[in-house]
Amino acid sequence: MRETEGRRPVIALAGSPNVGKSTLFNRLTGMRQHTGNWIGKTVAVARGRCTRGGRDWTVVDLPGAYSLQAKSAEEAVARDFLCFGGADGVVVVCDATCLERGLHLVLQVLELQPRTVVCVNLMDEARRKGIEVDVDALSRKLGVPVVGTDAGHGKGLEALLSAVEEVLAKAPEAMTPRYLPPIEEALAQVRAALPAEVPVPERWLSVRLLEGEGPWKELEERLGRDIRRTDGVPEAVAAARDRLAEAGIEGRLLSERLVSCLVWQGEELVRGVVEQPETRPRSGGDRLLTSRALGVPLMLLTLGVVLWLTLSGANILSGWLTAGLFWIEDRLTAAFAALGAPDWLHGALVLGAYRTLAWVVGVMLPPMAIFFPLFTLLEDLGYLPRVAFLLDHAFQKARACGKQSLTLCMGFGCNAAGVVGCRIIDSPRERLIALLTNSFIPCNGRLPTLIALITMFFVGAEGMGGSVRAALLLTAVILLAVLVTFGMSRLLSATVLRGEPSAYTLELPPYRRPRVGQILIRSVLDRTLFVLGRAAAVAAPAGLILWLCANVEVEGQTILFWITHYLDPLGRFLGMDGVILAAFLLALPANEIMLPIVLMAYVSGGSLTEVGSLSGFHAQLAAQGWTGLTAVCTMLFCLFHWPCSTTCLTMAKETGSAKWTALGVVLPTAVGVVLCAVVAAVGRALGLG
Ligand SMILES: Nc1nc2c(ncn2[C@@H]2O[C@H](COP(=O)(O)OP(=O)(O)OP(=O)(O)O)[C@@H](O)[C@H]2O)c(=O)[nH]1
Ligand SMILES: [Mg+2]
Repeated sequence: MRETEGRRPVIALAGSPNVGKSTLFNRLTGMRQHTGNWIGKTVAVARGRCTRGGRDWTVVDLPGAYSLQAKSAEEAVARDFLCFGGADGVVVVCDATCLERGLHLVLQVLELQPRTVVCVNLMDEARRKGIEVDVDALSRKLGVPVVGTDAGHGKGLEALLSAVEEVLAKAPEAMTPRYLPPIEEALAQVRAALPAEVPVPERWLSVRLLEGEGPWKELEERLGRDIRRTDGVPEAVAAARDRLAEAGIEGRLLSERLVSCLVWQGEELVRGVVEQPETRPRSGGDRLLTSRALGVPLMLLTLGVVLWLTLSGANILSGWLTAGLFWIEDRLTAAFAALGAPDWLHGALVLGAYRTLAWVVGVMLPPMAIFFPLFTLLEDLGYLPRVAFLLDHAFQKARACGKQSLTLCMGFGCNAAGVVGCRIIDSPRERLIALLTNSFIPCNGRLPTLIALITMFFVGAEGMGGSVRAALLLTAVILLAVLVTFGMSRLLSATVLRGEPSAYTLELPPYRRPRVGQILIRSVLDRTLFVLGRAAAVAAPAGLILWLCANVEVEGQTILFWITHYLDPLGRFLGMDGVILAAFLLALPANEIMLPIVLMAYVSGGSLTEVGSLSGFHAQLAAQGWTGLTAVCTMLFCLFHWPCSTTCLTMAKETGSAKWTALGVVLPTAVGVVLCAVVAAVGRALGLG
């Protein structure tokens, strides 16, 4: 095997959706691909390096695919990689609780790649359901290694890797398949016409040859695109097809027979391999959870409880953190004074950079660190597709795709992730609608701002009553965001993105026991590290720049004065002020630094009192003329304004169009401007401002 020398072997992970491919991938590579209990999380090819037990392989995580006859965009990505990606070996991951479903793909992959290992994952779940899988019997039937694993808990991985090692050592020539002579002849003919450097697997070619026109067009296009040489290929294909016809082998008929044969084989294969209890009790829980009468109130209740837990937990955590961080600030100030450091240095480093950082960590981080794991728990349990099911009707009414509710849910974590997730929607029109409206959902970076404002301005009483009230308010705010998403989706499909909603199937995966410990540790750590990293990279420099703006004078006034001076009329028109608007602009790289910037701007401009706690901050804001109306408008604008820079870049990458990206920026901004202007005008008329 000269050509793979000096190159790491490439192992592809294929399999039906939601069987644990990404979980396995993360285990093998130590990476953090998105996992969760719903169908269609992985939408693109991800690569990682596996160095377990002295091996050095490139592992590729593929989107889920039921078969190689791709029906959706992600399935096509997986199929293309399996056919042309040049993998040295393939691991086909199956779900032990419904093995026969996965075997269809196994049989197809075996047609392409003899160096295949079958990984029967979710063995723990199968055992819990009383299902026994005899992996050795299956291995004997298939003629390739079959290994049982529990990727969720990292069990069986060593055996899996050894099996992969074993098949990699096999020479592929030893496994060349035999066909009917006419097919072999036709195959040779096409092979001869193809450029030698094109890696077209023999078996795939034979199967395709037996199929209709479509797949061939695809191959030709591919050849034209990748190496720009198609001369002779169409002729060879035509001649080969003629030869087959002469021999009485009709393409379409044979390929249908092939498929039904594969299905039959799948059923046949599990006989004697899988043993399951006679009757599997179906839970009636799903009928309740997805019924409109009970499902919707339950969904709202779940949302409310998650938000309540976030709020009350964050309160406590934030209290401890801010106390500690501002204690450190006092010590820093004392140290600067003791060293005789000039005022400007203390101002820039301590009051500028350090304080902004402390704010992000002390006030913004706790809600994220609580909301995110809770959300991930629900996701791992399998609740997200149930939400999608409940919201489906509303999205259909908005003439959008019901799968948009899944990307909407992703938006709660991060809008950029939600935008990428839109790839699960097949119709380009509906995908664009989902993509353009994703930033209406407050992400993890904006949720803490909303929480802080609600806590400061609308929840007087401390304790249980207060946090329940805050949770209700926050739930209402989020419902507003969802309603606006519906409204805007409808508007888009009535104007620039006109069309009928497409039909699709939404699969409800089984409930799975979430891996609580792991989720908590990983998502808290990942989140904390991510936010800390971002705070250091963005918040501290922003704080520093802000401090400079507030202290460097131009024409007798500080730069900050000029900026806010120019923005002030617009800010006031929108129910806010110049400082708040400037903060929204400066927080473009990361939404979580919006409030800290407001604080910095006010503090550096005037006298400073106690700001280490939310009540201190409230007093500070009130002293700057903030009223309840200001808070409402700021919250509205926080919900609806331009997406953060990461989301904008992601939109540009996903749409490949400056026009659509611009619309994705303008749309939420326009909504925010209109809502704020109206609320501010009404509020002022009512004498609330
Ligand atoms: N109990 C149990 N759960 C598992 C196991 N492997 C994965 N899971 C869970 O199954 C769900 C799906 O796992 P993923 O790794 O996201 O599945 P995937 O195959 O990559 O899914 P797609 O990318 O959507 O095709 C997640 O909630 C995992 O936590 C396992 O061996 N046992
Ligand atoms: Mg995946």
